[in-house]
Amino acid sequence: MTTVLGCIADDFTGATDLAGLLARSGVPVSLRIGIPSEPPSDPAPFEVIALKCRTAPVAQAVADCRAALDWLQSAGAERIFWKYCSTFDSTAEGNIGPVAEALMADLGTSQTIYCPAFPENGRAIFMGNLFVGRQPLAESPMKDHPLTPMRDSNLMRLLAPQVTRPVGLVDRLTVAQGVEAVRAELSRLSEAGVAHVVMDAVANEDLYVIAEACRDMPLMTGGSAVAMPLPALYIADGALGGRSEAAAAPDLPQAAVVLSGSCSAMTNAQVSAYMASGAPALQLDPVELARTGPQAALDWLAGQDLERAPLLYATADPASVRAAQETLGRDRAGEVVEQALAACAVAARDAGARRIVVAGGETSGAVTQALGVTRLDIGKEIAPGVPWTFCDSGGHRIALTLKSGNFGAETFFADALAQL
Ligand SMILES: Nc1ncnc2c1ncn2[C@@H]1O[C@H](COP(=O)(O)OP(=O)(O)OP(=O)(O)O)[C@@H](O)[C@H]1O
Ligand SMILES: O=C(O)[C@@H](O)C(=O)CO
Repeated sequence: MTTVLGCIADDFTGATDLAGLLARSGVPVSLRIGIPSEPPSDPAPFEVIALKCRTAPVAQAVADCRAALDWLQSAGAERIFWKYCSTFDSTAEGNIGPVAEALMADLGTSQTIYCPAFPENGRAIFMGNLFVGRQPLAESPMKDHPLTPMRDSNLMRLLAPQVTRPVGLVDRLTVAQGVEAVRAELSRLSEAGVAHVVMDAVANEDLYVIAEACRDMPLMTGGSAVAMPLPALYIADGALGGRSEAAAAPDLPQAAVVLSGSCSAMTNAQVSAYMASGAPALQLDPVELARTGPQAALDWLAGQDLERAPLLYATADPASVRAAQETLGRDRAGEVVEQALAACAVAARDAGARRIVVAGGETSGAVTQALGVTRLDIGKEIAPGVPWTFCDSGGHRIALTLKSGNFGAETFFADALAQL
């Protein structure tokens, strides 16, 4: 089998989000954690490589994505999808634009699209402005993100300083006219030298139009939702054959742990709801962790009944996050939390936990790496963009769900555990 679409995701929750949405159409999707050390032997039609490069220095993010591209091309992929966050999370320098430009150069293409819209999760783009629910991005809780605070809502303005070539827009009025109008506008922009085109989309119907118009581009970029229609389009084109079922959930013991390093407004609500349901919980304080390390958390965990799915969380409100960052610096605060939650994941697994719920993309990266996971099978979605996944870790089969900070209902943690 050869790979029809090769995908590169800038974080781990984003990768499972994308894999889950592609798998909705019943096509086999393979998710690799990091760039596999071996050349592809039996590549799936949809290969997703999860990287941890959203907040990496630009040069490193570019190098990692180029290496992922090489692997995907050796799996046969002629079309590439660059997946970033539906809230366009990036630092002032990048990495969304620089990676896109590097991939365009390697693929020999002069134009790509940017469409982070995810209507099922309330992300819509109108006249180039990104909305989270009813709020412009810069007025949404994303303005307080610990690593990538988003203080502008306009995607063209956010993208322009990240790239060297002109940025343009295909607006909703054009998208509403359908596939041919979008193609015509893209080619008009191309003739005008516009390399980077933001695409308005407010509903799934818009994404179907955009995906159909752009499905043969060597590079598409966006959130997961604009990729969702691609499998059906490739099947219709004859580029792809059969369908399959989502990976069946293995029969796993009840023992579980919930690890939360996301500080999004939704994760804060999910942590509160889970504690209110009576679950045992321990809050981790980054300043304390930096002073004494994770031993106190590991000791607490060792005393817990894993059948009750205890929660360890550093999730905190924006004022507490700011206070920790002022004391430790942004990166150090993030790092001590990620390391502690990763150590807890390994300890929980070694103590018998076979269902692990993780909240937060960076956190998921740290946890997954510590668990030594290299490949995930995609199971059923718990909430839009959040599937259960199944993998091997430390000689055991385990279930892992990697929840994007902003996704899932307030009852997500209990919902996830109830589903297996
Ligand atoms: N109390 C805290 N103070 C400072 N930083 C924290 C605190 N709790 C967690 N962090 C750090 O904040 C970052 C949260 O990022 P993460 O990607 O895990 O969540 P998210 O951005 O909400 O999720 P996603 O990327 O899926 O949207 C992590 O680096 C985490 O270690
Ligand atoms: O697109 C999203 O919002 C998520 O998949 C994500 O990238 C979270 O880190």
